[in-house]
Amino acid sequence: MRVDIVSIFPEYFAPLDLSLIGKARANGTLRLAVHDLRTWTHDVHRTVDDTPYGGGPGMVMRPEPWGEALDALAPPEVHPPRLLVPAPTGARFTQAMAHELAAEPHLLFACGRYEGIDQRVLDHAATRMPVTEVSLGDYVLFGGEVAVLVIMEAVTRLLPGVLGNVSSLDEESHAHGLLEAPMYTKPATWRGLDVPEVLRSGDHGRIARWRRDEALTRTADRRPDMLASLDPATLDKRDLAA
Ligand SMILES: CN1CCC[C@H](Cn2ccc3ccc(-c4n[nH]c(N)c4C#N)cc32)C1
Repeated sequence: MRVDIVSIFPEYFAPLDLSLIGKARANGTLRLAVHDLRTWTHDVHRTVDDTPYGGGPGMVMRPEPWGEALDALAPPEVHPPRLLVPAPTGARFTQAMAHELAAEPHLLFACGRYEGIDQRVLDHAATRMPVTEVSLGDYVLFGGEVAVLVIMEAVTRLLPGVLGNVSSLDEESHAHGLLEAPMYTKPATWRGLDVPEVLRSGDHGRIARWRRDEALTRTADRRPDMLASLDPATLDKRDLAA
């Protein structure tokens, strides 16, 4: 997978050199390039923003530098990337979207700052590539960089070979529409608290049942919205009895 990120704060993405994402870059699974939007400015002050038409607080990111950046990173003669634009107005980023993005050959992230990017940048880009505005959730950040870090982690871990233990993808929260069961490791007793006996029983059928029951209970307690949208076909009669 190829990923290009455009930002006025390229140093924000230093963490993408670390850990499993860093390894994915080193072995070629992920080809990531971070670009400074100011590369595509031509004035002495390298200006990327201006006052909003119609008035209002703050500044808006000028279209010209973005237009030149997207032209350079998504030239018309090459198969277009999927353009992702983090914004509070975007579609909620979910694990399902992470899987969708992990299947894309080329992602191009546009990180806005100030009050956002001139709308014409997205409208013009949409004439020649798929454009998705995406939001992490219902709160307001300073800009898109943090969202790109989150999306990059969620997507990269789904790429083949990145996670050593692929089976962990099957059981993790949101994989089957449920939160995962609590996890324990040694020692069996810690500060007077015991690991649930079933997990030390060696009875894999009981363990699987216990974990499923815990996942259902947790999801019902903490995320009833997830339970409401669960595909009934994924529930068996023992789940309904839980
Ligand atoms: C007061 N104004 C309101 C509009 C947005 C301004 C800050 N900003 C500029 C670019 C930009 C990109 C993403 C986000 C953002 N916020 N919350 C999320 N879940 C996001 C995501 N993805 C925020 C952003 C602040």
